Amino acid sequence: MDARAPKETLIRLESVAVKSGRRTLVSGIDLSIARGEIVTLIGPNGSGKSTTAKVVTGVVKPTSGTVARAPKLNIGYVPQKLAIDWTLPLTVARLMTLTGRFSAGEIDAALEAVGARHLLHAAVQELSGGEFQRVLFARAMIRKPDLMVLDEPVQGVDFSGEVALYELIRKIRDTTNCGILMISHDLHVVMAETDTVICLNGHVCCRGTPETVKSSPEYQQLLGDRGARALAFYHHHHDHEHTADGAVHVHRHADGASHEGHGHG
Ligand SMILES: Nc1ncnc2c1ncn2[C@@H]1O[C@H](COP(=O)(O)OP(=O)(O)OP(=O)(O)O)[C@@H](O)[C@H]1O
Repeated sequence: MDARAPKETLIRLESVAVKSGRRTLVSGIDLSIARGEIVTLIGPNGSGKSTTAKVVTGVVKPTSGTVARAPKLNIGYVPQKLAIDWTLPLTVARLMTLTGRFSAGEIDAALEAVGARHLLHAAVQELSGGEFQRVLFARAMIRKPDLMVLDEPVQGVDFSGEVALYELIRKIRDTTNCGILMISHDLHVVMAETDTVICLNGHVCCRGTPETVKSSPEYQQLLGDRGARALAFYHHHHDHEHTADGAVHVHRHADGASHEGHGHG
């Protein structure tokens, strides 16, 4: 395939607004996702990320504006919460077939693609947060979607697990050439794996490559503090020194506290 050829647009939202009663949940949403593109929605709580994702999946109908989908667009959705009865025993194999009939080979291949084949007979209740998310990805991938919509795909996962999951999302894109729309709070990790960031605040606040969004005044005003804190993680400001003899000298602050400055939390 010619890499310079324009990529097929999978979905395009134009001037989309969603209202509930007299309340406007989102308005003026323009966005498109092309095959092979990773688009990430960021924004504060209640800024309309899930509502926008639901318009893309078709669960929520816009009050105004248009949604154009490629013909026969097949969307795989990984929800923020899964309605599972956690008191009943459920294996991964069973979870994979709850909403569709798939062969053992198809299930194996989908789990293999997310590095979770060894979990086939594991109890869903006993999976770690990262393992559970991988299984949910496999469950969406088994239908060979053109577009995957991932609502907060790294929730309940620790930092190194987050990095691994975002790498996996990119790998899924690279191997299947699907489009991906995801919602994230973790700008610092998601940055490297995303093509386009759309920052929402009831409307599109700013958009672009991760680098342009990060430096835009709108983003800095909306999420700047949080973004800056997240970046501090990378700069890894230790408040201590390692001396040549291996000792650690902790710098005391004026308030008397010592801070590790790893940026957790
Ligand atoms: N079905 C609904 N009816 C009325 N209001 C709703 C409905 N769904 C969401 N809202 C409201 O719409 C706004 C946007 O919600 P949405 O869930 O899209 O935000 P979000 O950015 O995904 O938030 P979060 O980061 O907290 O998940 C919120 O104020 C929410 O309370």
